[in-house]
Amino acid sequence: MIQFSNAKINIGLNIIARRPDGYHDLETVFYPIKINDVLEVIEADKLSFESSGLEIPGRLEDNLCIRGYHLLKKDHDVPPVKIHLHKNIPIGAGLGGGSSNAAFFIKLMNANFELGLSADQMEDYARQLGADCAFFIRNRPVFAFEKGDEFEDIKLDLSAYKIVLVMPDEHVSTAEAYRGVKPAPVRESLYDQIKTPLTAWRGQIKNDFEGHIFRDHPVIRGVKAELYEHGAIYASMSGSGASVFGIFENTPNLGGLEEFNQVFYNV
Ligand SMILES: C[C@](O)(CO)[C@H](O)COP(=O)(O)OP(=O)(O)OC[C@H]1O[C@@H](n2ccc(N)nc2=O)[C@H](O)[C@@H]1O
Ligand SMILES: Nc1ncnc2c1ncn2[C@@H]1O[C@H](COP(=O)(O)OP(=O)(O)OP(=O)(O)O)[C@@H](O)[C@H]1O
Repeated sequence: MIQFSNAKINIGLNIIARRPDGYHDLETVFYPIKINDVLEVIEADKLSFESSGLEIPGRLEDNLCIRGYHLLKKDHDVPPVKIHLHKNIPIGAGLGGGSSNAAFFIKLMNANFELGLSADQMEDYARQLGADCAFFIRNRPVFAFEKGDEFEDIKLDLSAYKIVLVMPDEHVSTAEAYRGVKPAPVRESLYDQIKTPLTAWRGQIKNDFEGHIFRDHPVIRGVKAELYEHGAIYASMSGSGASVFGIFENTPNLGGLEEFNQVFYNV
């Protein structure tokens, strides 16, 4: 069985408090976008994983699909599978590519082998693999809170706009991003801010990682500034970076930027 495994952007990201378990309480809005990996899972004699497209760093046993397999295997009688992943989603981009793969892997296994898992049960499995993973079980616009793995569905439809995503040639690790931020309570919740007209977002919806990441990576700051110069109604770094998205009325021509970056139009 084959499945597209799409990316997300974070619209707003408030880091509220450090938790006793070392993680952070936060609030963010997750919005699915149309940059896709392709995931194939086939029953086989032994467990194997191969990938094509972008190179995936790290050890095989740490790959989130393999970790997802072992997690399900603990509770369910699943056969060995051959996993093929075609990787298009930029890595270390704040687009949740690996997290998406994990969630879609769980969904594929559930369908393939009739595990009978409910959406809530799949979310519980996904949550164990990473904070971002659970979102991709729902894969529809949500307000997320606590570790970013508890959700409330929201009505948010950006399909009338053009979302453009730029991936600069920079790398930011998620753990590094969290270490550099000072948590603080919010004055107004993102849950209310996201309901305001898009034209009001620029003045109020923030990504708390931008402060220190823009200081350490001025190229990323420059990309955001360029998106506004090209007419974005709203622009922001996604998650812990390094990608930056802009929401436009009409598809912009980002001529100069394409020389230095990967640009994805109308995602
Ligand atoms: C930045 C975001 O992408 C925003 O959606 C996520 O918060 C990160 O989610 P993720 O990559 O799935 O994160 P995990 O793999 O669970 O954790 C990676 C590291 O990020 C930090 N982390 C993550 C989530 C969270 N709520 N608090 C944290 O402090 C922890 O240091 C953790 O060791
Ligand atoms: N299936 C996978 N695809 C991509 N990366 C994976 C996968 N499994 C494990 N990883 C590891 O996860 C790390 C980051 O992956 P990912 O692309 O999800 O990060 P990200 O874009 O920063 O996303 P996030 O928004 O979750 O922080 C990689 O360095 C890689 O070692």
